[in-house]
Amino acid sequence: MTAGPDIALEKVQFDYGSAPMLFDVTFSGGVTTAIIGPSGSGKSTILNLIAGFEIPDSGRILIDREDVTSLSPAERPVTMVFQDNNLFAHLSVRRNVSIGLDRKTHRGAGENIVDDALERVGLAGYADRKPGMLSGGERQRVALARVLVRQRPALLLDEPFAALGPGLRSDMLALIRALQQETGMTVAVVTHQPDEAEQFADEFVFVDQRRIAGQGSATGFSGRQDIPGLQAYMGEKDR
Ligand SMILES: Nc1ncnc2c1ncn2[C@@H]1O[C@H](COP(=O)(O)OP(=O)(O)OP(=O)(O)O)[C@@H](O)[C@H]1O
Repeated sequence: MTAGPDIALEKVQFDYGSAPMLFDVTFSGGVTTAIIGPSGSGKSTILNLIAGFEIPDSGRILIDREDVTSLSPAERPVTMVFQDNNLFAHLSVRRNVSIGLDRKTHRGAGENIVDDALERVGLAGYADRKPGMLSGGERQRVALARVLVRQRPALLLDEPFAALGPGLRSDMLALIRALQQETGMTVAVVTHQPDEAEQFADEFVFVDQRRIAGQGSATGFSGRQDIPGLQAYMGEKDR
C-alpha cells in the first residue's frame, strides 16, 4: 500500500462570472480531509477544479507534485462521487460497477474484481438487480464499489450521503473510513455536518467567502477561535 497523493491548488483563481474565488491549499496525501463551510463558499468548486470539471483562470493544480491543470478529468488520478451517485437506471448493479473497470489493465479478471468490490461494500448477491430495486444507501454502496474497481489513488466526495438518514450516513462514513485505511488513498469529502467531520476525518479545510480560511487537524477543530468565520459558521449550524 502506497500513501495516496498530496493534492495542491496553487494560487488557483476561478470565477463563474459572479465573484472571483481564490484557493491556495494542499490536501495531505493518504488521509481523509473534510471540507466544510457556509453554503456558496466554494466547497464543490474546489472538488470540480481538482477533478477537472472546471478549469482555473490562473494558478495550477498539482497531484503528487505533477501539474494536471491541462489534463482532462479522465486523465487525472481521481474519482468523484456526487450526491446523486450517477448510476445508470437501465443497467444492473454489476454493469454499473464494471463501468469503472479499466479494460486494458484487467482483461478477463473483470468479473471477479467487480464481485470482490460488491462484497467489500456489503452487496454480495445484489449484482443482478437494477438501481431502482435498491435503497438510497445501497445505491451509494454501488457507487463506492465502482470507486474501488477504478483503483484511483484519490477520492473526492461531494456531500455523498446528505440524502440519507443519520444512521445510514454514519454507516457509510465508517465504510469510507475503512476503505481509506485499507487502500491508503487520499480522500476529500464536502460535508455540511461539522460534528461528523470530527469523527471520520483526519484533517479539515474551512472555506469561507470563496477563500480558504483555515485548515488543520480534525480533532477538536470546531472549538478553534483562531480561524476567521469558523465560530460564526458553527453558531449558524447550532441554530
Ligand atoms: N455552474 C455554476 N454557474 C454559475 N455559478 C455557480 C455555478 N456553480 C456554483 N456557482 C456559484 O459559485 C459559488 C460557489 O459555489 P459552490 O457550489 O462551490 O459552493 P458550496 O460551498 O459547495 O455551496 P453549497 O454548500 O451550497 O453546496 C456560489 O456563489 C455559487 O452560486
